[in-house]
Parts: sequence; structure tokens; C-alpha cells
Amino acid sequence: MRVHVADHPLIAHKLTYLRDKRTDSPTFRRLAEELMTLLAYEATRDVRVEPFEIETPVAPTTGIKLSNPKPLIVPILRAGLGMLEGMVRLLPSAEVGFLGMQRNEETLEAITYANRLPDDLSGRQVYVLDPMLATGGSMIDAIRFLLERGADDITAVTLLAAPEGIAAMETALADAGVPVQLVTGSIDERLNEVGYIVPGLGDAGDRLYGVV
Ligand SMILES: O=P(O)(O)OC[C@H]1O[C@H](OP(=O)(O)OP(=O)(O)O)[C@H](O)[C@@H]1O
Ligand SMILES: O=c1cc[nH]c(=O)[nH]1
Ligand SMILES: [Mg+2]
Repeated sequence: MRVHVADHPLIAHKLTYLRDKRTDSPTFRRLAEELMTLLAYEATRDVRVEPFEIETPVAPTTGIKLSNPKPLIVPILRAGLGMLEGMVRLLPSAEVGFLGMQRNEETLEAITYANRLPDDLSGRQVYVLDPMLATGGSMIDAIRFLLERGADDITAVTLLAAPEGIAAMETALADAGVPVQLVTGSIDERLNEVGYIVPGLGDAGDRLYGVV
């Protein structure tokens, strides 16, 4: 699995304010969206394109355009929703599917409570958005779900990742048979005893949308 850490100073700056416990929800939402736009630039480096003939006012030339089928963006609810606008801004012609997942805070196992995705993803490039890769359970289940439907190139985009989650993804998806990438804003130190990323930013969903 290719792991890319987008270590740009603007990303580090925005992540610092995102992590700060004094940052309120409206600011957190704005920063998550801005961070996604910056990460999207890295995440889409291998987006599929094809030649496209045009004429400028001066001369004919061959450019490129996004290939069909267009990529599919899949935010993992709830927290992944906070990254969606930032991604769609860069890829306005992409389709969007949804996966609702919740981690049981005792067992740390993820359950899937909702999905709205095309049945057939063959030939599709898919971008899965979730700010937090902690144990990796949620992201691994999401990617397996997409693989079962035929997705043939998957990029997970996270704001933070724990080394434990990356290792779990590498093991669980070693036999995926298709390219799987991870693009993240930071690899943090570790998970704590209750499965939270350290230093992390707390519960991303709660910080975006409140404790429900
Ligand atoms: O790597 P894992 O150990 O699976 O943990 C990460 C998951 O936990 C959080 O979601 P949560 O279950 O809190 O749901 P929420 O987005 O609705 O808050 C986060 O957004 C990830 O989906
Ligand atoms: O640190 C963590 C771990 C899982 N989910 C979160 O929102 N934060
Ligand atoms: Mg949460």
C-alpha cells in the first residue's frame, strides 16, 4: 500500500488549529474543508485522464480531461462529511456515494448502519474520506465493501492516521489485488488505551457536529 504524508507547511498550520481543543465547531468545519482541498491535490495525483483535442484562439492543441467513468467520492458518515465539500470543489464532476459507519467505543469494532452506493463499481476509481484512521477497522471495512463491488483503484484520504491503523490496513488489504493508497495530513504517535489517536484531535464527529 502506498502511503503518502502531505507534509506541507500550510497543512501543518491548519492541522495545529484543528487539533487545538479551544477551536469551536464552525472553525473546525472550515479548517477540515480547507485541509481536504489541500489533501485533494495530492490524492488526485493519479486521477485517470485522457487526451482531449481543443482549439485555443491561436492554435489547435491536445490537452487532457478526466476519463469516464468519473471518480466516485465516498465520505464515511458522520465525520467524513466534513471533508466532502473540500473534495467536491476540486472534482466537481465526480459522483458521491455514502457509507454510514460507527465504531463501538467499547469493542472498537465498526458497524455499518447505512450505505448508498452504486451496486457496480467495476472500473471505478474511488476516494474514501474519513478524517481519522485510528485502529483502521472502519476504513478497512469500507474498503472491503468497495472491493466487493468491483472498485479497482482506491485512495483513502484522512487528516490524521495512527501507525497502528496504517499497519492494520497494510495487513488486511495486502491481497486486495488492486491499488490501494493512503493520503494523510499526519501520522501521529500512537493510539491510547481507549483507541484514540495521540495527540490527535479528539472525536472528529463530535467536534464537527456536536455530541449526539
Ligand atoms: O479507525 P477506527 O478505530 O475504526 O476509528 C476511526 C473511526 O472513528 C470515527 O468515527 P465514529 O465511529 O466516531 O463515528 P462518527 O463519525 O459518527 O463520530 C472516525 O470518523 C472513523 O470513522
Ligand atoms: O482519535 C480518534 C479515534 C477515532 N475516532 C475519532 O474521532 N478520534
Ligand atoms: Mg465520532
